[in-house]
Amino acid sequence: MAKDGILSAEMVSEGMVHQERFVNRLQHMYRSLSLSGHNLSDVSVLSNYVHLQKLILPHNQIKDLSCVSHMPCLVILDASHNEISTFFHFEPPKKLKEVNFSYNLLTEMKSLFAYESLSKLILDYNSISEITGLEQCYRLTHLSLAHNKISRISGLDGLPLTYLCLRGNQLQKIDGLENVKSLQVLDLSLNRVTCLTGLQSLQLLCSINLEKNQISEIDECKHIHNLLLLRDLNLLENPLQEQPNYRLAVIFLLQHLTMLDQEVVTAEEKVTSANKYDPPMDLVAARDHMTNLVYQLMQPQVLFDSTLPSVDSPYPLLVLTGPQGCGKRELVHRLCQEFCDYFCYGLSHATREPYSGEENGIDYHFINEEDFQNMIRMGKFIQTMQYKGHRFGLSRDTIEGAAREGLACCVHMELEGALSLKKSCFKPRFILVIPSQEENYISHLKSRSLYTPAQIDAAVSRIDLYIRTNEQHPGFFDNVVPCDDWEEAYQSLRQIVMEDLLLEEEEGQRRGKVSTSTGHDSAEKAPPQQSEPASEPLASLSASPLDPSGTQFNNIQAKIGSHKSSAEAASIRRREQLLREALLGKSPGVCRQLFKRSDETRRSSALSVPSSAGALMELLAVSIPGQIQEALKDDPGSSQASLSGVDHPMVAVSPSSEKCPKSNLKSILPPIPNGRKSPAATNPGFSPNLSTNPGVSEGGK
Ligand SMILES: Nc1ncnc2c1ncn2[C@@H]1O[C@H](COP(=O)(O)OP(=O)(O)OP(=O)(O)O)[C@@H](O)[C@H]1O
Repeated sequence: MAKDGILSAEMVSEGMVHQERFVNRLQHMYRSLSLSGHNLSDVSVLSNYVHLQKLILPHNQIKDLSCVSHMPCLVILDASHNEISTFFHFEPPKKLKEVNFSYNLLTEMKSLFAYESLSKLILDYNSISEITGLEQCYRLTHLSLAHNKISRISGLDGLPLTYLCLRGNQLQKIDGLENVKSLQVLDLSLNRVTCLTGLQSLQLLCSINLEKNQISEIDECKHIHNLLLLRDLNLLENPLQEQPNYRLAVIFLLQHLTMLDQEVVTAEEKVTSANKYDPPMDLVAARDHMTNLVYQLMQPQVLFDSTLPSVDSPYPLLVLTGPQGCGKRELVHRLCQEFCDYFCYGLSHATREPYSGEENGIDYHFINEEDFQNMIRMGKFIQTMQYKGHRFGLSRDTIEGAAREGLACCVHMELEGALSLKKSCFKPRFILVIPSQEENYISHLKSRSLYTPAQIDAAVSRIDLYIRTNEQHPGFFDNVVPCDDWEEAYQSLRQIVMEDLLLEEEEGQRRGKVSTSTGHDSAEKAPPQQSEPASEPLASLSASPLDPSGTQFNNIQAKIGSHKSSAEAASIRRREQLLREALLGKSPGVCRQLFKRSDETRRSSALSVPSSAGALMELLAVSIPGQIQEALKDDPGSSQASLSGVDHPMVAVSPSSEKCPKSNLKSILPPIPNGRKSPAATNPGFSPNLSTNPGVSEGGK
């Protein structure tokens, strides 16, 4: 210990360390003096040690370091934990690289322009209130000013700093760092920072410590979202930690993090956060399907018309899908109007406000969020989707309504909705309606004056999603219809539907009959070309309004005769039995009977119970001629034959799979029930001028 705090030559020689190094055969003398905790206050004797390169003097009481002026070779100076109050009060050693003046009495920084080699400066635990004097320190990469009185970051522009510590100061915002582009590690812990603006341009940042600040919004992380090298973030003891799902939300926003709040970010957390905040479409659809299915199952079982007795022939649904505002809604409306004997518009429920001109019950069932949620919980929906903050859903009742009318349901929806529907027991036909000219589509969306620029961007960006889906999942869409010209789009759609319904073929057959009678041999004509060779002609399986006589049904029955599956046979037997009972006045027992299906049927089609009942109820609702009743009474076993032999609308009404023989051929659409039961009412709310184009090319609703 020094007497009176004065450093003596003897002590110097005791603390001196000589190191010899050989570099490139040249001998280097490296001189280091370490006198830590010696109670020194006067170190002026060091003026004689001009060759010192490293001077370590912490934990003393030194006030004056002017002796350093005589050490031109000094590289490292540690004078921490002393009583120095004057900043760099010595002649600058040319090679001085590292200086530690932490735990001193410094109150202000002065210009260090002459310290051109300075690369590391530690000034922690002083009373400095402003960062100044570093402008010329072109080699300064490490700066620490922890626990000072700095309330604003300044004076760092253009410095090559890679490490900056301003822990324990009085910072409220992060500015003045925009031009410290090489920064990699930033410690701003123990300040009063509330927002993260000011960091977004620091592309090399890989670690930020913001522990114990005042950041309260998770969204603040968006300001550092684009820092691709950021791996380590500490937000411990900030108010935002109280927010629900804080950790997952931050991990989602900053997907490159490997450490958050001093804990490793696991792969599971990354996947969970992505699934939570940006779930893949398929997951959205699966969740949606699962939710609706579970809620449906929780309800008392209801008898449905739309689900057919055999899984082979699901209820026919036609789904037009494509990006918002591409004209698909108008296409569906027009299609349902023109083919009103086949299709019924499937009205979705929506929680958004109606646009001007839209009507409840015509464009959507407009309901509020609470009612929508209640409907979900009551198992009303077969499919729901959230789109831009609003909810849309297709209810079972909508489909049932169409099925009861004997019509196929035609709906429009976004891709996620289509995915969800694909998972249901329905096997809809999907037609992609897609703009191929982006500019056209954008100007159409603009012309509707309904969407913000951001919404337009979002809608346009989804074109790619549809195109990708079509490319990556061949067969996902049964048809693709470009909609740049709405009229053309409609004609294409119409053609597809006509082909599906084989209306053209029937027209052709009629023409054929005419030509036969005029001497031409129609039998020599080539059979109609199907787009899908494996397709079973739809119209051959369903009676058409063009063939109201029911003769077609007889043909169908003939086809069925040779190809009945066990489920179909059971279904027919059950129907016969129930019909007989109904005719004998035992109809109240019908519903109960339906649940007493043979094991055989239950095994082969779990979905068939409700639908067969619904179809039967339809059958029973239709008046039955006395001769059939008689036939049934007389010979129950022959009832099927009797039914099939009678030319009556009752038969044609049955939307059952019996019309579809078990076949390995794929129908384009499942059989459409036999046409509208009640006279087609013109939709009062939608009477488009068929020659006008409400779609993309004309841009107006
Ligand atoms: N049940 C549903 N499931 C999924 N998507 C749906 C459903 N019903 C409607 N949509 C789709 O949600 C999107 C938003 O519907 P909205 O009615 O707000 O659109 P829009 O601006 O009127 O455009 P569009 O003319 O395409 O309907 C549309 O693409 C629409 O087809």
